[in-house]
Amino acid sequence: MFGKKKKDKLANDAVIEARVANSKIMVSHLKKSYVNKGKETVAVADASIEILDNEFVSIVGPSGCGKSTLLRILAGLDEATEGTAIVDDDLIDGPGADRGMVFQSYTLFPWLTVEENIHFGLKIKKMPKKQADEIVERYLEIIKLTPFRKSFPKELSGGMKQRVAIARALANSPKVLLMDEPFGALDSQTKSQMQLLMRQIWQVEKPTVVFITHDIEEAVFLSNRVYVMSGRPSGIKANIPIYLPYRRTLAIKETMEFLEYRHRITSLLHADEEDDLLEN
Ligand SMILES: Nc1ncnc2c1ncn2[C@@H]1O[C@H](COP(=O)(O)OP(=O)(O)OP(=O)(O)O)[C@@H](O)[C@H]1O
Repeated sequence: MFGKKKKDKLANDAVIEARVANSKIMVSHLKKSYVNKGKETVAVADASIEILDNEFVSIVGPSGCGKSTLLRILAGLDEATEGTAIVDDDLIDGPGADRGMVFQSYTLFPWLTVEENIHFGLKIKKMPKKQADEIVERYLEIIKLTPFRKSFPKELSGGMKQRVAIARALANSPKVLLMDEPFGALDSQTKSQMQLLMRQIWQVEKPTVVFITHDIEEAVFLSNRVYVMSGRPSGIKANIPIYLPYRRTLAIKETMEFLEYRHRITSLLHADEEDDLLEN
């Protein structure tokens, strides 16, 4: 393990490197291990990623390779064992309003209506009411839930709840949006609609997004770039830019280019699963 002085120097170097590279997010040689009853579990062995402003980047990988762990560290909900994670030139040292989160499980406040949920963060920030109302109005339109503004979460479908969760996160103008399998619990048709909506939101609002998913098709459809993580020892196995048209409709999923990307990423993941089987 590093001493404090060495750790501070590494952190300082990493901030300078992120600044020079002009990256929004820079994760360098991140390791995370958990120790329970003396037994160490390495959740992430060595991962480095770099994400530019306005990029939509997905992270895919075999189950248990540490995708959620990496995202939790970016959210400041967990601490790296080694290495550094930087957002906008700042070392991450806890949760912050600069990072919006959307999880797979629905995390709306059940006692607040749709519009109150979206309004919540703006109220905390003490934004003037008129300005906050305009933002809420705009996001209600973007997520197409204006008619449901007075509804409570329990009156909404899963897809609607996730639309509110996305609006609530984006209304705060976070520097980055961190999404952990946000559409994982939805049926396939709702999921496709959510993917289309998410891509449209990105085309207009251009948030910097880190998106965790098991679904390779979803990753290719949404992203500018896909990181593929490896199984044990877990780290980044491939960094694949997606050169598909900027404006995407669901029909793109049937094109040859799309299928080639899907096949390439699937092959990378399957190679990992085969290695695992041979080892066990
Ligand atoms: N709090 C914890 N204590 C001990 N081990 C943990 C903890 N959190 C995660 N792990 C372990 O770290 C590894 C990575 O977990 P993580 O949830 O990040 O993987 P993942 O790639 O997101 O998995 P999945 O795709 O199945 O959701 C797993 O082996 C998991 O059991």
